[in-house]
Amino acid sequence: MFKLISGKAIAQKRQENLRLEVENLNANGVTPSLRVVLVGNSGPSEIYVRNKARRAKELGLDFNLIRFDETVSEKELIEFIDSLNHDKTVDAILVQLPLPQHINEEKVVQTVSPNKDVDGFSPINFGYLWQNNPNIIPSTAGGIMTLLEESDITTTAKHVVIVGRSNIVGRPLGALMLNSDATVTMAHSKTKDLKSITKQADILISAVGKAHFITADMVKKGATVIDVGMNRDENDRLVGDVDFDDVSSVAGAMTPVPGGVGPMTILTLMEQTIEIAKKRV
Ligand SMILES: Nc1nc2c(c(=O)[nH]1)N[C@@H](CN(C=O)c1ccc(C(=O)N[C@@H](CCC(=O)O)C(=O)O)cc1)CN2
Repeated sequence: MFKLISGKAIAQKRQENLRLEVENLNANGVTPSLRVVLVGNSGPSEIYVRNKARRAKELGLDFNLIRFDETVSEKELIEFIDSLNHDKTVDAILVQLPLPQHINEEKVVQTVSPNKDVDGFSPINFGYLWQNNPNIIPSTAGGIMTLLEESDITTTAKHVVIVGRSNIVGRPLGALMLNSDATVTMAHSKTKDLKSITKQADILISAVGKAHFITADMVKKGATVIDVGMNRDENDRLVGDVDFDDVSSVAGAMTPVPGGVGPMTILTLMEQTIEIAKKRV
């Protein structure tokens, strides 16, 4: 039987528990605080940041969006992030990606203090994750693990195929899956005969950024398919990487876009902000 995995519903359910955790922290004089740094005004980033702000406000977090013009220098941005690192009222810092071309993303990400790096992108937190000793983990990857857990889809001994090797999704998800006893294959743009690999997946995850990229002939019957893509199709509709109508005829379970991985990314970000703030109690 086919199962639609609703990230929206799972995030909603878990949010209630988070609200109680925030109340508990408030009773101890702590309000978790999150600072999001946004450079420029790209349409998608504006939407993602707005969604983050809405969730944070619903939970009663101390949320602040700090905007910089597209032309900000790398030096100015780094100095500002460093000031947040030293600000005792700030628990968590997130720099919305991507950044404009003239700014070295790696340098900026490395500036965020590992203790406040709510995205889990700093080399220290990445290292902990790959040593199977995770501290703060990247939100999309963490959100996917929660989605599977909440849907009673186990990973032990499963063949997980991840298409896409970005630092934001593919690589950290590879580590999390390995840490949870899956057999992991990482596929990417240079992979040969992708279809023969994706067809072996018990759990197939696509984080490629191309509409209609995964079709039914690439999926094993009954497989779980997780769609991380956020693309616009020819009619300017928001779609994932997976051709939903086609693939739902063979998959056992699937996430939709919108309403799948996206809301879980935001929920995980809130969960981790709260976890960091707990260290102040
Ligand atoms: N610093 C970071 N930058 C980026 C990350 C990240 O984890 N940290 N990930 C992506 C974008 N992303 C998070 O910021 C993100 C993507 C999608 C959604 C979301 O809510 N999607 C909705 C649909 C939204 C829409 O209408 O377009 C859904 O899927 O239902 C939230 C966050 C890149 N940058």
